[in-house]
Amino acid sequence: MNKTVEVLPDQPALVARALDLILSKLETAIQQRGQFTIALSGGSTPKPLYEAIGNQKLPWDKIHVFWGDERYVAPDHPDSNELMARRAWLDRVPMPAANIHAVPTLSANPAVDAAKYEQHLQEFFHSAPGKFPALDVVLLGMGDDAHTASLFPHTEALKVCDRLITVGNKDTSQRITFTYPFINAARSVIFLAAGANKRPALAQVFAPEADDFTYPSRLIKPQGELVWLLDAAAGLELKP
Ligand SMILES: O=C(O)[C@H](O)[C@@H](O)[C@H](O)[C@H](O)COP(=O)(O)O
Repeated sequence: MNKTVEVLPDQPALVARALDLILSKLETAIQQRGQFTIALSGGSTPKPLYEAIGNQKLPWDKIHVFWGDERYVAPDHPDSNELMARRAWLDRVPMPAANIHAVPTLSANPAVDAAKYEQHLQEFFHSAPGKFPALDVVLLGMGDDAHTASLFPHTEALKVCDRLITVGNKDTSQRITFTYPFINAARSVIFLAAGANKRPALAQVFAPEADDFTYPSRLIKPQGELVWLLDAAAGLELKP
């Protein structure tokens, strides 16, 4: 694992750096493999990044978007990560509908929809069951409880290591989430974390010793590249 930590002066600088990184990886992926695959995160931090990507002129037909996690709500629900990304970016550019690989959330059974998403991913990547295909970029946020995607502290989702997709739980609300081994198969994982409220969790995630199930972002150790992009408020005390 190749880990880098960058502390940017503020959130706009963090977004600008994330955009640069993603555009560079997008160009390389398309040159080398003819397409770019990215999994998006939800939350508030990435929204301006999605807006910035939507302002670019890119080969949209060569870009495939997935979600690293999704709330178990309809795609038109205000909590939907898909809705946020569509409004900020995807509905503003001529990306083929087939390139937007939304998480199914309408079968009234999260386990059924998690299995559907897993099958869709395996078919898209032509990967055999049990194999973890590599996305070019998995974009992650981190909650102030050190969760990432919908991998929350001390939940069953943290124990799922033999599947790509599983059901996550935030208190009583259900989610669909990449498993941490699937995240770790990515070529690049980029964390965006901003705000002083993230400092205590970051201190634990970066500590030499701490419990992974208490601080799930510690489980993210990709075979490829791990980049942490922090604003100064979040990264003040971190010694990369
Ligand atoms: O569905 C979600 O809510 C996200 O995927 C979640 O993991 C998010 O990334 C963190 O909670 C950080 O959220 P903020 O960016 O709002 O701090």
